[in-house]
Amino acid sequence: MQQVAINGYGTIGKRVADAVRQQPDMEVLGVAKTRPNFEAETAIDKGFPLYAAVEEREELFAEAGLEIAGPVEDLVAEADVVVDATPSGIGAQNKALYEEYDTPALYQGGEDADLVDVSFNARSNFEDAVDADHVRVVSCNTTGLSRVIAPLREEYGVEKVRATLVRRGGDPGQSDRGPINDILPNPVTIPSHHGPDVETIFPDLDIDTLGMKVPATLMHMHSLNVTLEEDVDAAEVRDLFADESRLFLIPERMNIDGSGTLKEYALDAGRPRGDLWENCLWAESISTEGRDFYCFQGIHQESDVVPENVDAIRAVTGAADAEESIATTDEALGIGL
Ligand SMILES: NC(=O)C1=CN([C@@H]2O[C@H](COP(=O)(O)OP(=O)(O)OC[C@H]3O[C@@H](n4cnc5c(N)ncnc54)[C@H](OP(=O)(O)O)[C@@H]3O)[C@@H](O)[C@H]2O)C=CC1
Ligand SMILES: O=C(OP(=O)(O)O)[C@H](O)COP(=O)(O)O
Repeated sequence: MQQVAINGYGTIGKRVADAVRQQPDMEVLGVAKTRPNFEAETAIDKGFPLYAAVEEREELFAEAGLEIAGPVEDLVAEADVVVDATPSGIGAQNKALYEEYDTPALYQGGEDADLVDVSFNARSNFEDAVDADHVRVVSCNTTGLSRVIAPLREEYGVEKVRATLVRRGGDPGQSDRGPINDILPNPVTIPSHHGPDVETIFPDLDIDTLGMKVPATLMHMHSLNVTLEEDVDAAEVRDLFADESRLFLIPERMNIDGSGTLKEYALDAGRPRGDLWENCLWAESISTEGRDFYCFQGIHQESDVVPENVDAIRAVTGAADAEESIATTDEALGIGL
């Protein structure tokens, strides 16, 4: 059993903790937070040992009636691997801690690529992360793009990717984010940071990305155009994607017209927190024109990186190869709508 520490128990960290607990070959050793709040209370309720991320604030937990198992240093020292899911930039500050205890660490997409040995997407470059000490699970958007590009590259070859990303303004709990009533070119410079980020997974890829932010919280939406190296029929691409467990092709018959109905479907299907771990591609949007492929896909920013973190744990610990790990993760979580 791999003993996994989760440092940073917010949107991503709490989901990774639940997903790790569901795996047959790993356990949550504990989770670390800086302060007591509703997430600290639910961590305790779920039976996750709670560690203090900042020593001087440890007494705040006691004042709130929450038992602390120890300082984060103890957690990192005992873990086989640590998943850092702290806010952007904090992971970089924590790197020295993980090095001090010689504990392999996973970081999230908010960290810079040059912090780590390898940027990771399970479907695309699992092997690069085997036995690495510092691995970054790329952002929700980069994960979503990589999952589509990998099979297209393997099957047809990719000449050029052009993607427009309509990004949600903030997560549902982020009341301080926006815009409230606007459509922002964001980042206004082109390409957006997503293209270079996808190139950390596929170094030789030609990709341009444009980003926007809109007053929505549920999901991102991608409009994709990929120029392939050969003429392709749309039905063939649909068949290719149907074999990819982390691509959900939304059937026309379901009458799912956007992020709202997708989330409603996830909740009806009994998904925890209404999470959609898969890219959600509208099957009718999958079109081709000669060598050009087009589609729309919804990306659930809070959850698509969760199975990727689980696979990255197996990669850095050398516990399984890509195919075995992805299959185990998918089965344990119930991935494949
Ligand atoms: N949300 C998203 O859509 C996605 C986020 N990411 C990336 O994942 C990472 C985490 O993002 P997200 O989960 O959204 O962030 P959140 O703010 O939701 O969660 C991070 C948590 O870390 C805790 N924290 C803050 N400082 C420390 C510290 N020094 N040590 C330990 N814990 C700390 C905070 O809780 P507290 O202070 O209460 O302990 C906070 O709840 C970022 O790199 C982000 O870019 C990637 C894909 C999608
Ligand atoms: O990594 C993400 O988005 P991004 O790839 O658009 O930067 C996550 O959805 C977090 O995005 P944020 O940087 O808008 O918080």
